[in-house]
Amino acid sequence: VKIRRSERLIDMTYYLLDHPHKLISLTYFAKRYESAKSSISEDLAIVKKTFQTRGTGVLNTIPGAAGGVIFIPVITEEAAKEYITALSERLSEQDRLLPGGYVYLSDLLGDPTLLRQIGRIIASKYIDKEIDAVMTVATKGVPIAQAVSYYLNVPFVIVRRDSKITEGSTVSVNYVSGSSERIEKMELSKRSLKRGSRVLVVDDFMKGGGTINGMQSLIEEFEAELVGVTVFAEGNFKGKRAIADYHSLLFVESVDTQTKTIKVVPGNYFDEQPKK
Ligand SMILES: O=P(O)(O)OC[C@H]1C[C@H](OP(=O)(O)OP(=O)(O)O)[C@H](O)[C@@H]1O
Repeated sequence: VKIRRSERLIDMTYYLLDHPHKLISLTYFAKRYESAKSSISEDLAIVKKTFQTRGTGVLNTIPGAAGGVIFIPVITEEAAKEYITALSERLSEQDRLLPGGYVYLSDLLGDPTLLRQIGRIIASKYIDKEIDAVMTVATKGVPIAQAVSYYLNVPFVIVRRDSKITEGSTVSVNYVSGSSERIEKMELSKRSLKRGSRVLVVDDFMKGGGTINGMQSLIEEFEAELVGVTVFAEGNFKGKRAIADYHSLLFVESVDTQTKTIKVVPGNYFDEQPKK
């Protein structure tokens, strides 16, 4: 029985959303819906246009016999700005301030809707950068790395601060953590990263930048390439950070230990050049 266009469009859209960054041939869809390629092309033109108008993402068409379509989930700049502004207001609540200028984020990092949005917003900045892997450090960076890796459709690797037999042989580096100038170690399983991999580093929070710096050193040890750094939130660190360019979605502009309140504003995500 011939499948009607309305049904094809619904199922096709679901399939595309569920397979981001995957090349899907017209033949595949023609077989799936027992329809002519010309009908499928018309269907895809409708989906492409609607995705564009609604800001769902980009549907790239690859011409030729080995061609097809690839769905790239991107969020528009204004939608991202709107979301991050709302989030900065939500974060400027009382009682998120922790000793040492850290901020309690775990409730946000456990919120699946927020993680999907954050993953999409961060991934949107790197869709043309050919990322091979997303890197973060255990523990709170992991949900962010997983969300970003989903939208970029690349693996994520977890750097650890402790040695575990289950990681096999590892590469480790020492780094200076936080303003207390403490020397810490972080390591990554040798199997995790191939030489020459292009790596995107993400984390939940950046204060002194020592942790990010440690991951930069690890990437060098693997002879891989650091493509970018994005943190969910950055603290207002007075000292000099030892790291290169980075993006932050949120910036903890000020903390008031008396009233235990914090002022959170959008980070430099929208600035053209990442903040030095
Ligand atoms: O910029 P820095 O001064 O290096 O601090 C940022 C670190 C500290 C904190 O991790 P922890 O809360 O210590 O560890 P976990 O993520 O395992 O909770 C945060 O997740 C970043 O990784």
